[in-house]
Amino acid sequence: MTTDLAEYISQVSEFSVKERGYFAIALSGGPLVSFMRKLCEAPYNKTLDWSKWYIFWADERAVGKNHVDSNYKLTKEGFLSKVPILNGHVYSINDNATVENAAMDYEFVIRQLVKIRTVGVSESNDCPKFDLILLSIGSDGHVASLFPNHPALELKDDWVTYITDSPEPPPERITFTLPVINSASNIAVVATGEDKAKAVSFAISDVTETQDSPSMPARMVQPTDGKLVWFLDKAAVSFVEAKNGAYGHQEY
Ligand SMILES: O=C(O)[C@H](O)[C@@H](O)[C@H](O)[C@H](O)COP(=O)(O)O
Repeated sequence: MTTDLAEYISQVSEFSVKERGYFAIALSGGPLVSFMRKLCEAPYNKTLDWSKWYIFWADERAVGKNHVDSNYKLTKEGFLSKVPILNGHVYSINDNATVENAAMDYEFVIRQLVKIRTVGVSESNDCPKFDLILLSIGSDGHVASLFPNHPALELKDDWVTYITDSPEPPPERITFTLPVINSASNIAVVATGEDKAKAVSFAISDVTETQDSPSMPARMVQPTDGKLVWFLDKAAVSFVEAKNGAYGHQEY
């Protein structure tokens, strides 16, 4: 899967740089960064146009940048320190403000970058159109820091929001909203391991949600104009019925 993912990211990056002159990618936490490790190796480390990469986070935990829970720290150590991405192109979330202010600041920064088109813009709703948003899924079906049944799932106008009651620690987090996620040109959801199998199966199944089934964020990842790809390992796909076999890059 790491090779498939590296190949996919490299193709999206190449296409975006050719089309727009930039590659704006948003990352999230969890095991995701470790799956990107192939990008730090040959041939990708030499062939990718790193000077055109702009890094964002789809979510961040409200902890210092040196804290073990920090998505920035994870990305810095596992990826950014190993590739020649320009420091000025790394847009981390402020760890020195309240979550409310950090979310507001981040949205402001993204607005400026959309104005000058370093980040693209969606034609349908004026939302930022990231070239690629990489997500991983929690065993409860959360993506970024959007958790099942949380009011943050309802937000329509905000681009970046914050929560103070995450069911998983740490409680305070900053996150992209669904309109921003769904406006991306490309979204990849990565899931590995048996503990994700039920969530993956429900996320990609055709069942209609009922009042008994929680609103699952991973099911709400539905790009408006873009493309959605799932990267799953054998364990994560173990609950998926054969009829769902057409989804994304699945490895058996
Ligand atoms: O910062 C976060 O919490 C993430 O962005 C989140 O979406 C994470 O990627 C999933 O929770 C999967 O991570 P686990 O595999 O550790 O549950």
